[in-house]
Order: sequence, then structure tokens, then C-alpha cells
Amino acid sequence: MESSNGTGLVVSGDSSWFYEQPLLGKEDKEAVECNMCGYDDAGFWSRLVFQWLNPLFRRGKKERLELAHVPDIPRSESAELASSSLEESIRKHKTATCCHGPLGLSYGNHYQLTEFNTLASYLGPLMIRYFVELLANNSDGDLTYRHGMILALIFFVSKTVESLSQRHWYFGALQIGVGLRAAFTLLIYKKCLSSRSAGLINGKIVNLINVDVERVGDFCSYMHGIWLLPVHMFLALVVLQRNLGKIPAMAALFSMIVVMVSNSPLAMMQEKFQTQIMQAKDARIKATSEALKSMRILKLLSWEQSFLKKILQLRETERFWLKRYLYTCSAVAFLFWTSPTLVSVTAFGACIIMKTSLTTGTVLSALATVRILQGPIYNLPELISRFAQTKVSINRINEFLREEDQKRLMNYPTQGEMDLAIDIEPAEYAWDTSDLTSKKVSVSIREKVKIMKGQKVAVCGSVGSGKSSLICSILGEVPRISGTATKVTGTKAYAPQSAWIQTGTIKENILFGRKMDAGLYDSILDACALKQDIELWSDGDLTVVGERGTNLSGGQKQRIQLARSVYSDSDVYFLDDPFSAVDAHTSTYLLKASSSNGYTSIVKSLNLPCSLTTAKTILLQRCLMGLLSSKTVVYVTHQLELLEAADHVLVMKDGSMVQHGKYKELAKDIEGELIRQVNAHRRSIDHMKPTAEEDKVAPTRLEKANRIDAFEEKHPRCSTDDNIPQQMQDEETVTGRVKWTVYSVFVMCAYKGPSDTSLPSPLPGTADGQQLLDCMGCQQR
Ligand SMILES: Nc1ncnc2c1ncn2[C@@H]1O[C@H](COP(=O)(O)OP(=O)(O)OP(=O)(O)O)[C@@H](O)[C@H]1O
Repeated sequence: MESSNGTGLVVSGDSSWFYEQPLLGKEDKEAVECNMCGYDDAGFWSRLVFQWLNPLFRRGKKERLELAHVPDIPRSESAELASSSLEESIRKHKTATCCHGPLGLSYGNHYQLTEFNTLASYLGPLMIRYFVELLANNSDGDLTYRHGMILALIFFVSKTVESLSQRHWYFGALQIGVGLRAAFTLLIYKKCLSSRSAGLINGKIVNLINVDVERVGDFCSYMHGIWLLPVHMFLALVVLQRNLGKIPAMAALFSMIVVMVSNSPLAMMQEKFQTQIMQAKDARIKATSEALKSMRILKLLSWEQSFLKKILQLRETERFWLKRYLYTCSAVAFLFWTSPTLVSVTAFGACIIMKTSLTTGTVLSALATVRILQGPIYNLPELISRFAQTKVSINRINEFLREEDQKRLMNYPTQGEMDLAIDIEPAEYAWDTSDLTSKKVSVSIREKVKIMKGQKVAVCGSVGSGKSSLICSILGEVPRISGTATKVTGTKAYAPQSAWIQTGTIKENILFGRKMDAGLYDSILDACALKQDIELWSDGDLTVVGERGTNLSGGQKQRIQLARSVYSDSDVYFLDDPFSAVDAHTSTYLLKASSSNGYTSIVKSLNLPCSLTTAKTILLQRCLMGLLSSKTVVYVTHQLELLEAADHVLVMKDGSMVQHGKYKELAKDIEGELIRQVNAHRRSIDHMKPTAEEDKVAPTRLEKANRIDAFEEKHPRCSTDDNIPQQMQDEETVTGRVKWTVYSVFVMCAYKGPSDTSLPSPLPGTADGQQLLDCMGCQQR
């Protein structure tokens, strides 16, 4: 059994899940050819020295590299494979913290690589002493020559092993990181499709993918740092003890610990400033996107200046924290670059006190050892903080992946219920379940309601009475806090009140990955009153809509979304006031069309005062009686004239379903909520109706519609839809080197002139100078 929604994402009811990404571009032939020559075909040597990348570099030398030129990911590294093994592992261990499980083999190789790298890196400092002593001895002879050659060979082999193992270690870490990122992203994506309350956690999902998954992936590059630090310290102590003796080695160890400890508060400050920066950034991005989204309204109301002021204020706050963060970074960098000097001074100081004799060989060996230790010492606080952050992220992902699935709520008809489409059970639902002690019930259903296949169910109620929430509850989007879940049999299509449009052509948005059926497509365009819009655009249904349909009117978006839902050919339809945003132009067209194709009787019988209301009613009527006549449809409507035609009416008041049944039965209860609403609706219609005198002078609605239409035909520019940009403008990209003027403008803007440019990095510069002086001093000695 299969379930789909208005977004076109199709979910199968069995254990296999599949996804449609209809708007993704197709790969070009050249790209496919180029992708053949990748990592997969590479032999041992090619992989060892990364020779398989050479064709790409050669191409990059000749022309600008495009994404299509980058070799494809090998099958063994594909997201599908990674996610299925991760899923399997999570199923076995019942937690996402076991994410290393499926990647165990790669981790095993990794440990060996890091061990090789660490051991090889200390061979150099250990051998320097012998090499210098050999050169200082100056005694010639075959033995010295042979010793020299052996030492040189050891240096060469150790450096080669160190370099290759380090490259493969980093490459492997990135591979694991990217694999984990892809696997987790796919799992979260799958979970979004099956999750019971995806609507509520949209922001959370974005954070899970953007922040948490990213963090887990990044941690792979750092994960060995924690266990490697003691190994580094042990090896360094061994080398120092051999060269300088026990006490200077202990003094060096002490100063290493001091550097690490003094690094910690700085790392904590960095973390705190980073949090503040992120909060300030969130606030600025929120305000900026709000302003950009409503730019037209801002301009119409001349609010540009006040919004600009608000955004500048937020930028100032962000800059404030960024400045502090960068100063802390400078202090950390200072500590990083001076730590070898501090450790060497302590070690050599201890040597002087202990009167240990120092030779050029021992000094150079000790300096090289301390230099290697610099990285692990510096990285420790960051490693600890990353470890903690990654643990939090994995827990968050774990929690999300363990949430209840929609799949479990899907029900299959039993033998006696073959004709049952929706079985609404008494239950309570709440949008916000964060505070369970004072939970506010959003939807309350007190009685069972059985809806049979093919029935049309109208949901009515005043504004904010919970009609949309009821639909979402039936769909399982609102968390259930008590009672039994509603069962929906068959595939579902949902058209929400606020339309969702994806960037692409109108046609792609309607088909949404399904095969083209010209007859059905045409009849859907007609039923959803989209034909006249498509005729207006020069590219017809191939017109590209902007991001989230920015160049479409609200009514057009709603009708495209409805067309998509109808095209999905589902069993049960949930339409949430699908024509709430019908525009005047469409209503004019519909009224005109209805007078010529048999809908005049409907128009007259409804006796509605306003062309918009009439148009909405006709549209809904056309959809329900036409294309969806054999389907089960639950629709929210404010057109109470249509309630009589519905097989079942659900009446909502203050979040509760207060009445349900056939219209005629409900209408008998003159004290009931339905009659109260119908009367209020009639009163508002009467209020809008012209008086008898006005009627004499006023033209009929159809005449009026025809006049408007004639005017629009004469003056096409006045049409609401005519000024839609026909094509999305392609983003302008410039290629080549960044010009020096760009750097100079940046320097001038950022630091108010070149004189200030050295400000952010004077300390590391000093440290470098110190290092240089140190080495020179050593040479002198
Ligand atoms: N996604 C949501 N998250 C949290 N609360 C929501 C959400 N959607 C609706 N609500 C709340 O549920 C209540 C009922 O809103 P709902 O949209 O269901 O009413 P409605 O009858 O459909 O209104 P309208 O006629 O304007 O469409 C409101 O108080 C609203 O704030």
C-alpha cells in the first residue's frame, strides 16, 4: 500500500521506502563519461599516491572545473549503502550511538594508519641526534659513510611513511565523515516522511541536518586526537629523556600540562562567544529574510529605513561578539605558537640547573620533539568540546530516529471494513506537547465517525475553530495525547491552506514526477481553472516559477497545488479550503465560463451576492462533482451553500467536533452550532446584497463580469497575472582570479585602511619571530 501527499513524496506502506525527486536535473553525457575514471578503477599504486586524481588536475589546468567533471562517488561509498548499513546497525543496537559499527572496518584501518603516522613522526627527532653527532665526528671511513647512508634512508622512509599515512588518514577520516553525514541525512529524510508529526518539527529537522549531522561528520577528522595525545606525550617523554635526562623531561611534561590547562579557559571563552555569534546570526538572518520576503510591502509602506535600522543593529550585535571571538582566537594562536618555546625553555632551563651537558644533536632532537607535540597540545581543549558536542548531536539524532512512525499508524482494511475510508476515533490532539502538565488540547473528538469510500465530507466552523487542525489530526500530523488514532485506508493526498510550490516549471509542479497523461492533465487544468493563467504566460505550463512560487499569486499557487493533488490519483483527499485565495481575475473568467457550460443554474440557484464567493463555490463544486466524484474527499469550506451536497458534515467549534452527520439531520437542531453558523453566513450574505433600488441601476453580476473581462482584454497590462516574469533570471557568475581591487576594497572596508591590517594577527607574528630567533640562536650555539 502506498501513501502520498501533496508534496509528491511517495511513501510505501511495506518496509521498503522510495523517494521521488522529480525536479532534479539530469546528468549530462560528458559528466557520465568523466565520472567513469574515478576511485573505483584505481589500482593499489594509484590509490597509494592519489594518482587517480591526476586526470582531474590536468583538466583543471586546462579549463574551469564544473561539478560534472568531478568523479562520481564509488558505489561502495554511496549514501544508500552507508544508510542501509547504519540503519541495520541501529536496528540491532537500538541506538544511533553505534554509528561506528557499520564503519568498523574503516576505523580498524584508521587506527593502524594513525599509529604508523605517530611512530614515524618521532623517528625523525630520535635520529637527528645521531645524524648531527655523525656529522660532527668528521672521522672519515667506510663505516661512517655506511652509517650516514643508513640514517638518511631511515629519515627518508620515516618521512615517506609519515606523509603517506597522514594523507590516507585524513582522506579516510573525510570518507568516513562524508559517509556518516550521507547516511544520517538519508535516515533523517526517511524519518521525516514517516514521522508522525513532521509539521511540528520542521525547524528541528533543519537543525538536525545542518548542525547535528554536520558535527558528527566533522568529528571523524578529530576522533583519533583524544587517544593519540597520551601516545604522543609518552613518545615525546621517551625522546626527551634519552636526550636530556629524566628531570628535564619531567619539567617539559609539566610545562606541557600548564599550556594545556591555560588553553582550556580560552577554549571555553571561544565556545561561549561562538554561541553568542550563532544566536546573533540567527536573529539577523531571520530579520533579513523576513524583510526580503516582504520587500514589496516594506516598500509600499516606506518601512525600508526602520527595517534597515533593525538589521544594522543586529549586525552590530553580531560584530560585537565576532570581535571578541577573534581576539580570543589571536590569544589561542599566540599560545599555540609560543608553546614549543615555553616547553623548550623549561626543559633546557632544567638541563642548565641540573648541569646536564647539551650538544647540538640533543638540542635539535628536543626542539623537533616539542614541535611535534605542539599540535596535539593545542587541539586538546577543542577535542574535548567537540567530543561533548558530538555526543549531544548523536543523542538528538537518536531521539528523533526513535520517534513514533506514521507507518505504524497506517491501517489496512479488514474483511468487514472494505468500504470504510476513514475511521475517526474519539481522541484528543495537541500541537504543543512540550509542557505536558499544562497541555492545551487543540482538537477534541468525542464521538466515532465512520466515513465510507467515495463520500464527500465537509468540515465547517468559524475562523480559528480548528478545521485545519482536525485535518492535520486525521493525517497524524498533530501529536495525539489521548484516545485512539484515526485510521485512513488507502493513499492520501493533502492540499494545505497555504500552498507549497517547488522551484521548477508549472508542469513539473503538477506532475511531480508522475508520468504524463495528456487527457487527465488537460481535464485537471480545466477543473482547477488554470487554463486561463497558462494561456497568459508566454511559455505556457513550461513557465518557471520562482523559489517557493514567488512569482505566482496566492490563488494560482493554491490551484497548482490542488492540480498536483488531483493528479496524484490518491484514494482519500484532504482539501483545506483550497480556493480561499481565488483572485478577481479567475472569478471573472469562471463566471463567464460557467454561463456558457451549464453552471449558470448553479450560479443562479446559489443566489450569491459576490462574484468571488460564487467563483469559489463553482470551483469546489466542479472539483467534487467532476474529477473527484468517485474519491473520498474531506474538504474544509467556508462556502456553507455546499454543505447540503455533502454526504457528511463535521462541525467544529473551539477545537472540538461539536456536531457531525448529514446536513438535513443536523439542520433539524435549530439550537445547534451548524444552524447558528448558517444563519450568521446568511446574514453576512444579505448584508452584501444590493437593495432593490441599487439592483435597478446596478448591472447583473454576469454583466459586470463580462464588462471586467472585456476591459481586461482591451488592456492586457492591467491583468493581475500578466506581469509575471516569464522566466527565472539566471544567477550571474563570474569566473577567474579574484582581482587585487577586491582585496583592497575588503581591507579598506574591514580595517579602515591598510595601516590597521596587521591588527588581528600581531601576536602570531611575534610568535613566529620568536621561533625564528630561537632557531637562529640554536644554530649559533
Ligand atoms: N501548525 C500549528 N502549530 C501550532 N498551532 C497551530 C498550528 N496550526 C493551527 N494552530 C492553532 O490551532 C488553532 C486552530 O487553528 P486552525 O488553523 O486549525 O483553525 P481553522 O478553523 O482552520 O481557521 P481558518 O478558518 O482561519 O483556516 C489556532 O489557535 C492556531 O493557533
